[in-house]
Amino acid sequence: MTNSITQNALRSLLYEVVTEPKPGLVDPGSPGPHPDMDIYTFIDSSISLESYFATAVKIGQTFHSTDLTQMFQQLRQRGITAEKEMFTATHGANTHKGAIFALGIFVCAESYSMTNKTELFLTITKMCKGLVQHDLVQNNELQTAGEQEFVKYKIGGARAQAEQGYPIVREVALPFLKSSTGTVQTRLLDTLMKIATIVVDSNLIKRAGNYDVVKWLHQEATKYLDLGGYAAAAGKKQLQKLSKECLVHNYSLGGCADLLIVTIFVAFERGYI
Ligand SMILES: CC(C)(COP(=O)(O)OP(=O)(O)OC[C@H]1O[C@@H](n2cnc3c(N)ncnc32)[C@H](O[C@H]2O[C@H](COP(=O)(O)OP(=O)(O)OP(=O)(O)O)[C@@H](O)[C@H]2O)[C@@H]1O)[C@@H](O)C(=O)NCCC(=O)NCCS
Ligand SMILES: Nc1ncnc2[nH]cnc12
Repeated sequence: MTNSITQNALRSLLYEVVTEPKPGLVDPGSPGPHPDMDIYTFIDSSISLESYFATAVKIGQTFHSTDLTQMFQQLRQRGITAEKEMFTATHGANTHKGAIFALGIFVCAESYSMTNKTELFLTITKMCKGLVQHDLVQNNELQTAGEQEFVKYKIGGARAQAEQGYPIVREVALPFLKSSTGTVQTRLLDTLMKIATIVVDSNLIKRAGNYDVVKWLHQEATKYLDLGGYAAAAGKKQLQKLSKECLVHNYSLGGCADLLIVTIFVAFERGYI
């Protein structure tokens, strides 16, 4: 029987990818700026990660040392294998590399917190303490987008969010989703765009080849919410315009998608949706 935390992790991946219409992202209606993927790639990718999330739950349940960075190291070893399992399932498409990292941390931390009666986000900060220093400051091989952007723009990307305990989720996205109303589709689209008003998405910066795109996204996403979000005709129109612009410029909001995924996960765990 699959553990309920594992089930909620898989549900959050599927709820995110089926939500449409999402700018710069894959959904049932369009692969967006991702010619190497479609909705079926994401379903295959999600299913391939079930075993990884089950292991993340087990690591959280059975970890007894005081230094939680060691729990993250255990998770990371299994996460590296999960990346390979994902790439096998997707025939080489990078669907969930960032989600393997972020959602894996949330699943492991949730399992540990439930076992030890600790606070979820505080647990995450203890797991990820020193991550930017370890991965980026002390690292000389600038291979990935995140590593290159750290040097070029002094941003920590996904690692910085994790080390800070995901303030975008804790302080903004989760309270927003909790208080949102309407259909699940509307609530999730508006939460995605709420995230897009503040995130520094390293995936978007990689696609754009500059940092200025971040301000553009923040402004466009703010405009969408000011126009009433997906429940309003004007909001829908703004979203269509944003989708078209992402397609024309090959902009991906992969980081926003991953933050939505972990927000949905915590919302499932707390009964907000
Ligand atoms: C820490 C890692 C995520 C390392 O990844 P990297 O060094 O690349 O660091 P970042 O660029 O900072 O982040 C990588 C992915 O994380 C998502 N992301 C981006 N910004 C944020 C943010 N501010 N907060 C949270 N998450 C963020 C995003 O992932 C999504 O986009 C990817 C799809 O991108 P796409 O451009 O379509 O596909 P590509 O193939 O990459 O390029 P194209 O050729 O198509 O243009 C997809 O991954 C989404 O999830 C960023 O891309 C972590 O992976 C890590 O530590 N890796 C080392 C090995 C390891 O330890 N793995 C196990 C970790 S448990
Ligand atoms: N729907 C999506 N499209 C593209 N990249 C993603 N990463 C996570 N979810 C995604």
